[in-house]
Amino acid sequence: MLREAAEVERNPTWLCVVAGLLIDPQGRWLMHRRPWDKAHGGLWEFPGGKVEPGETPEAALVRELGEELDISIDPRWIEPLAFASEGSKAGGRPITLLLYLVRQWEGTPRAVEGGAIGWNRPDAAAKLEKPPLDVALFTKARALVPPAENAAGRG
Ligand SMILES: Nc1nc2c([nH]c(=O)n2[C@@H]2O[C@H](COP(=O)(O)OP(=O)(O)OP(=O)(O)O)[C@@H](O)[C@H]2O)c(=O)[nH]1
Repeated sequence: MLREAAEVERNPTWLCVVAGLLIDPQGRWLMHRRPWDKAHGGLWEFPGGKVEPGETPEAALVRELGEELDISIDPRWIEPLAFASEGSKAGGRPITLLLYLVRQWEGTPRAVEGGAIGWNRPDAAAKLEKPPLDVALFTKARALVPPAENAAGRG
């Protein structure tokens, strides 16, 4: 049993990715366009990235949003919202994507790793081309965001 656990730790069977949903005071959602030279290049995703070994998902999200958007986040400002999972693909580990609602941040988000960012009302953000995993997740997020923070709640 112990040997099996150690083997899984050395050779994980799935990849944990964390991402954040940032909503501005106008009820617009931030989406990040992946750099063209990366997997899913040019597609619009929730900003985030892979959880590193030894890191908690929350710490990974704070780190990734700092690296990708140049913003600071206190872990108390994030809250789990939804997740999505894809089955195994040939040649790669399946991904489970954990999406957090980011209630607050310090700094002005900007794309610092060669991608781009866009602030859109959810109706417009829904039309952006996304990685397959994000399509259902986006719909789920729209249903789960508390009305006071959603565009509809802000008029
Ligand atoms: N950040 C993010 N990644 C997503 C989303 N949806 C989705 O399928 N992915 C996939 O999850 C993986 C995340 O990798 P990443 O490249 O963003 O992570 P990272 O910053 O740690 O990357 P690196 O170490 O390769 O530079 C990619 O294969 C990406 O295409 C999403 O909404 N946000």
